[in-house]
Amino acid sequence: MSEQTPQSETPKIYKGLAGVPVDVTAISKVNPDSNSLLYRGYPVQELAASVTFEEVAYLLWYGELPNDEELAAFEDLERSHRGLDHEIKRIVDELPLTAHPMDVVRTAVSVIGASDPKTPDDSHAANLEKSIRLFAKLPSIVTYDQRRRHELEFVEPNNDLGYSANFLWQAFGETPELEVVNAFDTSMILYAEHSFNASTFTARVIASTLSDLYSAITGAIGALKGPLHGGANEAVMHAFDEIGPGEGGAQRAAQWLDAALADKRKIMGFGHRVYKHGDSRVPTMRDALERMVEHYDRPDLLELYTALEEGMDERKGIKPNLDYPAGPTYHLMGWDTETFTPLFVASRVTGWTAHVMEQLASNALIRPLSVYEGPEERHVPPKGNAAGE
Ligand SMILES: CC(=O)SCCNC(=O)CCNC(=O)[C@H](O)C(C)(C)COP(=O)(O)OP(=O)(O)OC[C@H]1O[C@@H](n2cnc3c(N)ncnc32)[C@H](O)[C@@H]1OP(=O)(O)O
Ligand SMILES: O=C([O-])CC(=O)C(=O)O
Repeated sequence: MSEQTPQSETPKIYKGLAGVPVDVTAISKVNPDSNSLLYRGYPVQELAASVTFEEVAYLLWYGELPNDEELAAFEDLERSHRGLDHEIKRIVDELPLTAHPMDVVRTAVSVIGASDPKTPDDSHAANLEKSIRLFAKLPSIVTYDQRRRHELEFVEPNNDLGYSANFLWQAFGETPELEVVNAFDTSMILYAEHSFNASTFTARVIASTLSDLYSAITGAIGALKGPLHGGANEAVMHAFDEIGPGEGGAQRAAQWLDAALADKRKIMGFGHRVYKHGDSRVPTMRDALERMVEHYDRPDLLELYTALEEGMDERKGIKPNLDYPAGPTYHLMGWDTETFTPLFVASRVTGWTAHVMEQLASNALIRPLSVYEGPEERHVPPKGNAAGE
């Protein structure tokens, strides 16, 4: 029956590991009852209101917020690693434009891992160095790919700008407006970490075999790509495109939703494995979306957004998750829809790497059991004669 339990017992299967605690963590706490999310003890809303994404990255890795001196040194380090080697650009250029940007990002991270002489060094210090390198390089990778799809030259990083302002600068080649930088930075902070979600768990499984950090992150990117996880921010925008922009969005959204639910479609950007009464991050991200709607003068988008949110609540009682407000916010800023999930990667690499290091600090190989339900033991029938003539 099972691999290691006696025949008489029928172990309960927790499909999808739903509701099963598998380890402890000190990195973040998701509390669906109080609808709160803490990074190293700090409410994420407070962090979004008062610190930068660089400070959040530091917090996730070192356990404390940096003082001024620590922050200045950390920012210098991040800026010193922003450039992209010729080799990475060359390999990305070899990839067809039909490749999804998530496949490009996954490949680029793998190339960085294959070229780093420190890849086999699993000491905490070496893993921290690798984490900072990936954090600093991902904006270059993501923007290099988005721009090559538009036949535009790479924009070199601007080391006078902070992480989020530089990210937007490298994407669009213009100094971004402060309001846009702030909304983008908020999204990076909110996406950074969320306990044992599917991609983080993937990273921890890989780390638990004593593989290397780059392999863990490459695997995590693969897990994030799926539309039930990070790929939902892209999928939200596809739904908005199906409904269509412009006036009368509320009515079109209601009709679209009825048809989609009648077809038993999952509505992307709604529902969550842990939060059942709403995602703690949505109000903060919705505020950022509203600021962008005003900034870009797109009230029609907010009308559609609100109609779909209310429609899902009325029809199914299901609330939006972070991907729902993040998708249209990135759209307003000018990001290509297929780049939305790579933006999630650029942020979540901080949480993933923090988890890889936490896993290694107290490692146990992750290897659950399964219950066998295939054919009973049987035997290969004898062939005509032993020599096989
Ligand atoms: C950053 C993130 O990764 S957040 C998650 C992003 N993913 C999405 O937005 C994809 C859409 N959402 C979903 O598919 C789900 O809500 C998940 C995968 C996120 C969570 O799923 P689970 O905890 O496994 O719940 P499950 O999928 O079993 O849903 C429970 C019920 O609610 C329904 N439901 C849940 N989410 C949705 C949805 N978005 N649209 C329609 N119905 C839904 C299911 O159909 C199911 O109904 P049933 O009991 O009648 O079969
Ligand atoms: O926690 C989850 O299952 C998914 C999620 O919201 C995240 O990874 O941010």
